[in-house]
Amino acid sequence: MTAAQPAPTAGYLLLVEDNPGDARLTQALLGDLPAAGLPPLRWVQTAAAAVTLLQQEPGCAAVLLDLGLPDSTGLESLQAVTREHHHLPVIVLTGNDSAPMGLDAVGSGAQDFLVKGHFDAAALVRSIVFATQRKRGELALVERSLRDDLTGLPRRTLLLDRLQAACRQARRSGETSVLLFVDLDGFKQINDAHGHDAGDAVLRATAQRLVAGVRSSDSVARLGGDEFALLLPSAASLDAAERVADKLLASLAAPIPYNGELLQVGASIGMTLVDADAESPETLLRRADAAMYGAKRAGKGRVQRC
Ligand SMILES: Nc1nc2c(ncn2[C@@H]2O[C@H](COP(=O)(O)OP(=O)(O)OP(=O)(O)O)[C@@H](O)[C@H]2O)c(=O)[nH]1
Repeated sequence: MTAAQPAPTAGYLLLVEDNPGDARLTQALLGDLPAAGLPPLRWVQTAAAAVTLLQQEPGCAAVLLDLGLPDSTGLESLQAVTREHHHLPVIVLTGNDSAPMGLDAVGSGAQDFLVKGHFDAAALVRSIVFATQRKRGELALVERSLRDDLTGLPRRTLLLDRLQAACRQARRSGETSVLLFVDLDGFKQINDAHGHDAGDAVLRATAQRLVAGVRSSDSVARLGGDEFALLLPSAASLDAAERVADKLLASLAAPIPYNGELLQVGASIGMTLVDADAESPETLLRRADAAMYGAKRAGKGRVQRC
């Protein structure tokens, strides 16, 4: 291993292995290559102990997982460990030299598959390094697919996830959030009069203004076209959120410089409360959307509650 390779160095490696002899062997192999600079190894013997350790100590860099554990076997062990920790690279270690099983494990989320007794220290370190890189690549792809190319904002799917979390929080602790649905007024006219690139510039400026107008803990998403949504977690009331929405309307109405011209749009905003009675995220979005249409019908450039 050379220093140029992107080995994980922080946190710890987790070995989940019920057989003490196999565990000692893996520890010895990693101990043979201190120059690889890998983080220290932690060892547990059951899937349940692995899940507990991962919850209590979040710094895990990669998991070395034996599939035949006392409390779970086969792919169940893999699912038990990755269910709440899909960001972790996992290398399956097994005594069963079966290609279909290896393919199943990799198809179910493991990054590599090593047969016990058939690898040396260098191969193990190499597997950890490559599994880590593969996982980083996977996560980067997922992250990119959840973001809108034009504005860089999260897309609808990510917003729905965050709305779901806000609903759970409201049910658990009674803490409310507010969902805002923003639709630009007069946007089609920008495309028609100045071209699609000008429209794109307006959408990018809108995204920047929305992000600048709320706290970093709030979420801003592009739902599509000229529609955006904001989730203000822990917003105490619709009154408080309306003050935020009014400021957003003012900032969105300010002219946008583009190729020596000034472009201007407005916006209509619908709001709805996310409280303990909130139904599904989709229903909340529909309600905020309906409130936004109410604002359009009432003359545009305003905020309406649902
Ligand atoms: N430039 C650009 N235009 C887009 C994009 N996505 C959707 N559009 C256009 O956005 C426009 C949205 O239409 P409308 O919502 O009716 O536009 P509007 O003039 O704001 O209408 P009101 O909401 O009634 O004020 C359509 O002309 C779409 O073609 C995009 O990514 N870039």
